[in-house]
Amino acid sequence: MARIAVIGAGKWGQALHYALSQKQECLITSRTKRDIKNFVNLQTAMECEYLVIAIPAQQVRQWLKDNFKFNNQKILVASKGIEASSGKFLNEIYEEFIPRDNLGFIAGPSFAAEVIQGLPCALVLNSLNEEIFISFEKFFPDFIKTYYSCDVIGAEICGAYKNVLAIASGICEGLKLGNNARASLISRGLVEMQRFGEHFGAKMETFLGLSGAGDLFLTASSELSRNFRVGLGLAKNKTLDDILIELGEVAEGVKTSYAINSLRIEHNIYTPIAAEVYLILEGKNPQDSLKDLLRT
Ligand SMILES: NC(=O)c1ccc[n+]([C@@H]2O[C@H](COP(=O)([O-])OP(=O)(O)OC[C@H]3O[C@@H](n4cnc5c(N)ncnc54)[C@H](O)[C@@H]3O)[C@@H](O)[C@H]2O)c1
Ligand SMILES: O=P(O)(O)OC[C@H](O)CO
Repeated sequence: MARIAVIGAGKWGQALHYALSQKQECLITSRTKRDIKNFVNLQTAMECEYLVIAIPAQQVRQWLKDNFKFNNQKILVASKGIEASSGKFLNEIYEEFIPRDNLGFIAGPSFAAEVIQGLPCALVLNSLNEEIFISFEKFFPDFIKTYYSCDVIGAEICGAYKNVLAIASGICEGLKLGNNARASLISRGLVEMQRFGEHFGAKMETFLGLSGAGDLFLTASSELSRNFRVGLGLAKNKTLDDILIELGEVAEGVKTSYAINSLRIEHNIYTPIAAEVYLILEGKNPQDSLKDLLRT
């Protein structure tokens, strides 16, 4: 009987399933049946002792309410985002259903398209309980190096915030503002997400490591990123609806922009780049945002 299962068979779920199948049998399940080796129904997957959950952040709460039965499983959360309707971080939502000692969160630069080819990659497994890291690290294949961190909130904020900054970077690229502008945007973005994280108790060193700078540099500088591609589309004045239909996959930065906008207002945090991304998603002309960012 397999001990580990991936829940969610989108791009990331499938890539993690590929990686976690290298050393042992790994099951996978999703809402719709897929033609993947070891695909099982949800009930069978849920019987595994170790679960990796890779469903979009905005669907997590409802999915847990409708499907999850706690049976002392150890869980790694693979999603990156903040719930827009409540401004809650994913660890807060999961902790409403599962004891925090059973939970871990994956962070770090990791395009599914490269993981599924077995290309080398480094990830951080974050948990308040180091035993979670120790339990899961042995499942990962040789091409993935895993690190441990107890900074769950820092990892959560890095993974979510960098998606919003990747949208900004895609806009910068789409407007053909040049390499200098993009480097400035990414480095100011890193400072901004660190300031945001500090407010919520994140450790500063997290922002300079794989989860922060690592994932931000990756996502904000490549068309492999869905969030970056959303930015490219916005710069071309495409409507958000058209961009998301064309994308056909989740771009977490869109909803997370709304969550960060509510949190920055509620907590009075200075987040100029995320604020402009939110305004552009609400219809502001990107050129006007650029002028405002250069002035403030
Ligand atoms: N793709 C990547 O490179 C990558 C890397 C790291 C983290 N992530 C994160 O992983 C999460 C999933 O991303 P993805 O790339 O797999 O997205 P995707 O768009 O490829 O797939 C999303 C999956 O979630 C499932 N899903 C959607 N709504 C659901 C619901 N209500 N209940 C259950 N399942 C539902 C879909 O069926 C699909 O299988 C996101 O938070 C993303 O930020 C993605
Ligand atoms: O394609 P994106 O923009 O969702 O980014 C994927 C991963 O989060 C990169 O680490």
